[in-house]
Amino acid sequence: MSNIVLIGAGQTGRGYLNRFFKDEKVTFLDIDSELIERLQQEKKYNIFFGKQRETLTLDNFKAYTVDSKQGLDALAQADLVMISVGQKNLDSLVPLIQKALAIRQKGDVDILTAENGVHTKNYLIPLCQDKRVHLAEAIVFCTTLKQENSLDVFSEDLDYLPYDVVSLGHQLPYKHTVAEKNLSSLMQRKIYTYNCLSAVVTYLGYYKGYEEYAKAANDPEITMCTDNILQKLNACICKEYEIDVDEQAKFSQMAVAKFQNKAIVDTIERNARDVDRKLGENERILAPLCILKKYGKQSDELLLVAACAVYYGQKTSTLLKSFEKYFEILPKEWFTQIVDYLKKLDNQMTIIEVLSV
Ligand SMILES: NC(=O)c1ccc[n+]([C@@H]2O[C@H](COP(=O)([O-])OP(=O)(O)OC[C@H]3O[C@@H](n4cnc5c(N)ncnc54)[C@H](O)[C@@H]3O)[C@@H](O)[C@H]2O)c1
Ligand SMILES: O=P(O)(O)OC[C@@H](O)[C@@H](O)[C@H](O)[C@H](O)CO
Repeated sequence: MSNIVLIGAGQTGRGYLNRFFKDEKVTFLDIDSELIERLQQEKKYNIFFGKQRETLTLDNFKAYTVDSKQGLDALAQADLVMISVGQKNLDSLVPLIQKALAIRQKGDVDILTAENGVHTKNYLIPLCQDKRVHLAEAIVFCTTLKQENSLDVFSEDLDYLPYDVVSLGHQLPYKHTVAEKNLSSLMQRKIYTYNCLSAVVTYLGYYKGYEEYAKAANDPEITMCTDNILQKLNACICKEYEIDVDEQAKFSQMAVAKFQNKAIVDTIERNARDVDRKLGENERILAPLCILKKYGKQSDELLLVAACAVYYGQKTSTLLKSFEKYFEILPKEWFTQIVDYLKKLDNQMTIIEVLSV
């Protein structure tokens, strides 16, 4: 049995990662003391409980707050640490893990991030000063959703955990973990396809007043936008990542089907969180725009998504800088178009009207 430490006992940590380690000794560490107390008291929780898959009860864990003595000891004893706390929280974990390494009396330890983001392991690079550390990234395709006032987590029926075997330096022994030789390319393709589509549904959906994600994903104006974006973007992604056309079409279709699936009761709010991060240069809106530009294409619909993301950020006061700063890497005329769209959004024009004028 391995000692597994999962940092982040949220939707992904609890509802996704733990399924791969159900026969191992798992310790959850989280900053949320109420969540930890509840995990300690209830000692188990369920995942799935949809029609698609039988409920899985997980009771294989201990749980401690991330700054506790027990947490530090668990980290010092870990064979594998998986981290899913949100990209923006990664660097805050460096001192804690370094402290655990300082008291560690064992050999090598694998540390994997399981976050949405390109090059997320870079936030943890200082850990590699300790030669026992093998640092790599894993990709989370599975949607997991917390349930009101419960430890249970709804999950898609998907057991697939690709990880960067090259950075890690060896294969993981756990079932359904998949050694990926070109993880960076797969991660980019995932963020620029799955999460790009998610941004289309989310920010256009927010503008149209939706709260339920699947309803927005089935809205005719929004599906028209996703279709038009994919038509151009898929071709450019195939060139950029040297991917077969059919493979990319299948990949994007899986994302569309998942997002339109009404059995997955996701929210616009969950998908819209951290708009400042999502407007980043390596993220789901700007990076696809830059890939389109590189291959001589342009997408009015994706520029509108950028405008809607700003609209969301302004309405929720969650932009962390003035909006023009986000778009400095785009051609001037594209930025002008975004500004023009924003004015039209402020005038409450429909998506069709905004795009047709
Ligand atoms: N939920 C999904 O469907 C899904 C799918 C794919 C990828 N992801 C990615 O997984 C990551 C986690 O997302 P999530 O949905 O599980 O979020 P979440 O908010 O449900 O869980 C994150 C957990 O991390 C904890 N945390 C935050 N900072 C911490 C710290 N410094 N130390 C310890 N714990 C800390 C929070 O208290 C929370 O319990 C994100 O990068 C997200 O993009 C999520
Ligand atoms: O988790 P975020 O905030 O990076 O993005 C929200 C959604 O796009 C994301 O969670 C997807 O649902 C997930 O990546 C599955 O494809």
